Amino acid sequence: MTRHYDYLAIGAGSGGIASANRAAIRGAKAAVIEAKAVGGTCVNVGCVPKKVMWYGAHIAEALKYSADYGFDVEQKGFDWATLVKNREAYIERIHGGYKRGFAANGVEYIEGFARFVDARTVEVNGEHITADHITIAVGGRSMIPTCPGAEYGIDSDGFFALTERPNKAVVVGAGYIAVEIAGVLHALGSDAHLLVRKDRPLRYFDEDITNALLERMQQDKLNLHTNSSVAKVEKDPSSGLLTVHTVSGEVIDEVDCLIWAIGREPATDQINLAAAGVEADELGFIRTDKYQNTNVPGIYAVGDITGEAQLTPVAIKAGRLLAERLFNPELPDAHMDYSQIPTIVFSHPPIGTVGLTEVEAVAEYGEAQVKVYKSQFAAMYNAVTQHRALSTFKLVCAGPDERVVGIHGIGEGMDEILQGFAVAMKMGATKAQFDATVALHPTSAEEFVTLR
Ligand SMILES: Cc1cc2nc3c(=O)[nH]c(=O)nc-3n(C[C@H](O)[C@H](O)[C@H](O)COP(=O)(O)OP(=O)(O)OC[C@H]3O[C@@H](n4cnc5c(N)ncnc54)[C@H](O)[C@@H]3O)c2cc1C
Ligand SMILES: NC(=O)c1ccc[n+]([C@@H]2O[C@H](COP(=O)([O-])OP(=O)(O)OC[C@H]3O[C@@H](n4cnc5c(N)ncnc54)[C@H](O)[C@@H]3O)[C@@H](O)[C@H]2O)c1
Repeated sequence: MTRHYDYLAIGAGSGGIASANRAAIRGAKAAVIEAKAVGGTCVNVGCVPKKVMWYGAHIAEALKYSADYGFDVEQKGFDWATLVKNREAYIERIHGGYKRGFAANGVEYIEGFARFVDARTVEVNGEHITADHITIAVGGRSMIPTCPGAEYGIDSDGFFALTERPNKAVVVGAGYIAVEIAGVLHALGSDAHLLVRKDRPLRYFDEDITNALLERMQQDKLNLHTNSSVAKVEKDPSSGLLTVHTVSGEVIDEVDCLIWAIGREPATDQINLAAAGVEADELGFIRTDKYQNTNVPGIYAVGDITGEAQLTPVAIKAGRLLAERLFNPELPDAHMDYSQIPTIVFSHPPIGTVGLTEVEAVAEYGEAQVKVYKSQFAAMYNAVTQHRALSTFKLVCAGPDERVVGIHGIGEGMDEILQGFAVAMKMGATKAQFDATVALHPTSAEEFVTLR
């Protein structure tokens, strides 16, 4: 017997879950297939455990400030294992929530690894399952370099599996994951080293923001190694400790944790795309049109696998809009708008950004049409402490009406500040409209409506 569905998602991560739930809510007979854990990368080895660790780091920082606020606190220790245990219990509760959601919406959850048999059929655990519409939402996995000794390192999944705090950790990479993990390890007391190949991490972010991040890393004594490519890694057979050698001859020894965070690759290689006739690009990403259609009618792709902005809300929105288009007759043109996607890097302090950097705005509009407003200030939270640190907020405006085309910030609370300002930008707000908004005082957010 073959099971048949109106809608089938391969992968129960952010995109697959959101699309299957919405399809079922719109009346489709829907199912989602998952090979590992419900919730995918974000819930199990991404956003969620990362943010819990970041909150842990936040508490460590608050303890650092506590004496200046008059507290006489004796910190007797920090138990990594307790944090991990509570984090994993929380994730378990999220799993339960997803499964209850499936039951409530009528989505069937199928455990197993799916492979295409043809354009309408997948095989799972030896069973053939057919569907009118199939969405590929299989996400990605970490890349590991090919240098000698690379196998002694772990990836971000391995970081979340650590049961105790590393003493000396080397994190290699310059993107979100490297910056976030290095920051957490440093704040939680590891001797953390961040190795980037060029002059700075997050090179595609606005330079004023990365300059501020560099200053803060220096102030907080996080060991940043710039222009450092790893040449080889050696392991001491008796102690198990690693020695990391860079191309320029630098040697970092006594390392008990090496983490590769050099990017993620699509997980399309084992799902037998050829049987369905679905084309992937040379890197394995499945490029779609704006409606998430692949080259095969009835087969779609959403989320990280498409190579678009690899963020959970992007996968969710694309998945939901696809389901609306397919099963809601009132929204036949529903599709994702991939412009002006806001994003946060959970560094210390967090970075928030949406729209164009100053350099991108100048390239798009010409220098004469671009006006930049920025400020640097000590947020009140740490201004009264001995760890006085600066926040940087910046607006990039374009055209005679100074439409806000880029919002960038690094500072306490930036992770919560950006969302509302991203709405204003999406609505086409101008600098004058920002200025016409009454400030909230005393906050950091008020900087964005008082910049001169
Ligand atoms: C360390 C880390 C931190 C992150 N932090 C953030 C953050 O703070 N904010 C943010 O917005 N984004 C963050 N991301 C990115 C975010 O996790 C992804 O963009 C998001 O999970 C993508 O969703 P997806 O549905 O495309 O894929 P995934 O969530 O990766 O889900 C794909 C699922 O498909 C399953 N699968 C694969 N192949 C098969 C198969 N053949 N059969 C059945 N199942 C299969 C996988 O097991 C997986 O569960 C982070 C990522 C990482 C790695
Ligand atoms: N806060 C968030 O929203 C968040 C957090 C984590 C991840 N993510 C998403 O996950 C995606 C993947 O994150 P990521 O940090 O793995 O990838 P990334 O693509 O952001 O960064 C990878 C970095 O590694 C560098 N690199 C590549 N090869 C290298 C090598 N051999 N040696 C040293 N450095 C090398 C690259 O120059 C790049 O800067 C991101 O693009 C992001 O969309 C989002």
